[in-house]
Amino acid sequence: MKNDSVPPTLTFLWRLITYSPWRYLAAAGGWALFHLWPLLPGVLGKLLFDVLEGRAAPGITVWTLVAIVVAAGLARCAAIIGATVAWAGWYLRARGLVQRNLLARVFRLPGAQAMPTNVGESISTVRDDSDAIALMGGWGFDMMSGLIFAGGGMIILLSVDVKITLIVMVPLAIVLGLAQFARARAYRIREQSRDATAKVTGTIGEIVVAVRAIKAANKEKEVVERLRADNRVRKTAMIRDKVQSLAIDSVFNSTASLGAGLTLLVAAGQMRGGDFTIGDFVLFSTYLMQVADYTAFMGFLVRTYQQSGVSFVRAAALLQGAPPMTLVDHHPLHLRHDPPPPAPYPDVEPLRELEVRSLTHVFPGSGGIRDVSMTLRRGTVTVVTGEVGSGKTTLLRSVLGLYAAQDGEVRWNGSRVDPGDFMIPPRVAYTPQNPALLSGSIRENILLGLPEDGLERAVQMAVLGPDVERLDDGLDTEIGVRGVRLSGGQVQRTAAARMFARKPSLLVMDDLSSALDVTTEQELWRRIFATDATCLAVSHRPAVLERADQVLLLKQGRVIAAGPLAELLETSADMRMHYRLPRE
Ligand SMILES: Nc1ncnc2c1ncn2[C@@H]1O[C@H](COP(=O)(O)OP(=O)(O)OP(=O)(O)O)[C@@H](O)[C@H]1O
Repeated sequence: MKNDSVPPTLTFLWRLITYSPWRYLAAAGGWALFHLWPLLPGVLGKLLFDVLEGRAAPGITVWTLVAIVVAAGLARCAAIIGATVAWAGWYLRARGLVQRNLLARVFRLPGAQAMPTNVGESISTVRDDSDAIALMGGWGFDMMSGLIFAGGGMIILLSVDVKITLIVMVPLAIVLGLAQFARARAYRIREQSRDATAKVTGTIGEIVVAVRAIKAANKEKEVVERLRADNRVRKTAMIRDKVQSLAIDSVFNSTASLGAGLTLLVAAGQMRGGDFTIGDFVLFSTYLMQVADYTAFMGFLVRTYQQSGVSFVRAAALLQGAPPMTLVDHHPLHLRHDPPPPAPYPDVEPLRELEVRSLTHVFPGSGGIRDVSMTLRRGTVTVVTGEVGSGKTTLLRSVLGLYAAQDGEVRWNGSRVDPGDFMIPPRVAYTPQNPALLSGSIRENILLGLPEDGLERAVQMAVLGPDVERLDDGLDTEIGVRGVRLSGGQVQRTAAARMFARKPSLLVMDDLSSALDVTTEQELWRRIFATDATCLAVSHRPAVLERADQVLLLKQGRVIAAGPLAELLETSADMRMHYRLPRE
C-alpha cells in the first residue's frame, strides 16, 4: 500500500530529535566543536610564521601559541568523547524507536497482511531503513557545522586576498562538481552491488531451509553451482563498486594538493613582492584543503538526506495505512532494564456459541470463500472438507481474522467481534497447515513466553512425549532454522503442543495430522476429542469426519453441503464422491 501523504523528512527528524533532545544537543555541540576546530591550525600556522618573521602583534610569542594548541587539543578530545557517547545514545534510541514502531504495527495487523512486500524486503526496511533514518539525525548537525566551517574558512581566505581566493576556488569547484556527478553514478553501481549481495543472502537462506529436499534430490552440486554463479555476479559488482569509489576518492584527495599548487602559481608574484607572506600561504593551503574536504562532505550529506527521505517512504509503506508519523511516535524502549512482563491472559468468557454469517473473502485471482455461514456450539467438532483449492484454509483464516472479511461477520456468544483482535489466545489457538517454528528449543517453541505450568500437558496432548524422550536434550533440543532438524510429523505436533499450551476454548486446526502415521494420528485425535474444547478442523481423514458433529463440504469457495457425515452421505452426491476418494 502506498502512503501518498508522507510528511516532509524534516518533520520526522524533528520528532525523532525530541525523543532524546538532551543527548542530541550534547552530540550536536560536541561535533560542532570538532568540525570547527580545523579553523584554528590555519590561523595558528599563520601566527607562527608571523612570529618567526617578526610581524606578529606585540605579546604573541611562540609560547602563547603552544598554550593555545595544548588547550584547544584537550578541549577537542573532551568534545569528541562527549559527542561520541551522546551521539551513540541518541542514534541507538532513534533507530530503536523506529524499529519498535514498525514491529508494533506489523504485529497489530492480521497475520496474512502483515508484510506488504516479500519478507526479505520487509526485514531490510526494519533493519536498514531504520538505520538510514537514525543516521540522518547526524546529518543535521554535521551539515550545520560544515556550513559554518566552510563559510568561516572562506571569509578568512577572502580577508587575506580576494583575488587569489577566487582564482583558486573556481577550478577547485569545477573538479569537485565533476566528482559529485561521478558519485551519483557510483551510487547506482553501489545499488547493483547491494542487490547482488541480497541475492546471495537470499540463496543461502533458501538452501538452509531446503537442505533436506536438496539432499534427498541429490542436487548438492547444482545448488553449489547456483550459489557460485550468484557469487560471481556479486564479485564483479563489488569490484566495480570499489574501483569507482577509489577513483572518486583519489580525485577528492588530490584536490587539496591541486589547490596548494594553484595558490603557489597565482601568488608567486605577490610573494616575491612580500605582499603575500609565508604565513598567508600556510593559511591558504590549510583552509583550501579543509574547505575542499567539506565541500565533498556536503555532497555526501545531501545524498544521505535524500536517501533517508526514501527510507521514510519505504518504512511508511510498511505501516500499511497507519499515519506515517506513527513511525516516530514516542514510546519507552526499556534499554536499561527488562521491559515489564506481558500482561497475563485476561479471564475470558468461555465459548458457548460461535456464529459465522455470510463470511466472504475473495482474492484478486477470484479464489477464496463466498457467503459461508456456520454455527459451532461449545464442545462440538466441526470439520471442513473439500477438494484441493476449494477454500478450506481461506475459511479458517477468515474466521480468525488473518484475512480481513470483505463481507459477513463473526459472533462470539452472540456478540459481534472483530476477529483480528478477538480470535486470539486464550480464546482461540490455531495450528496452520505449514506451522512456523523458530530456531530455538522445542520448549521455547511450545511456550513462546508462557509460564511452564501448561507445558507437560501440552506435550502429552500432542503425543510428542515419546519423541522428546528419544532426543538427547529432550525438550531443550535445538530444532534449527524453522525446525529443519525435526520430521514433518514432529513439526506438526510441536505446533499442536504450542496450541494446547494456550488452553484455548476453541481449537482451529488446518490438516493437523497430514504428516502423521496412522497410530499417532488416531492417538492425537483421541486426545483432542477427549477435551471439552470446541474444534474447527480442516481434514479429509475418515476417522475425523466420522467423529464430527457437523461436516462442511466446500466447493469453489461455497458450502455445498453441511451436517453430520451420515446424513450428508445420504443426501449429497458430492459428499459421497469426496468421502470415497481418500479411501481408494
Ligand atoms: N494469497 C492468495 N492470493 C490469491 N489467491 C489465493 C491466495 N490464497 C489462496 N488463494 C486461492 O484461493 C483458493 C482457495 O485456496 P485455499 O488455500 O483456501 O484452498 P484449500 O481448500 O485450503 O486448498 P488445500 O486443500 O490445497 O489446502 C485457491 O484457488 C487459491 O489459489
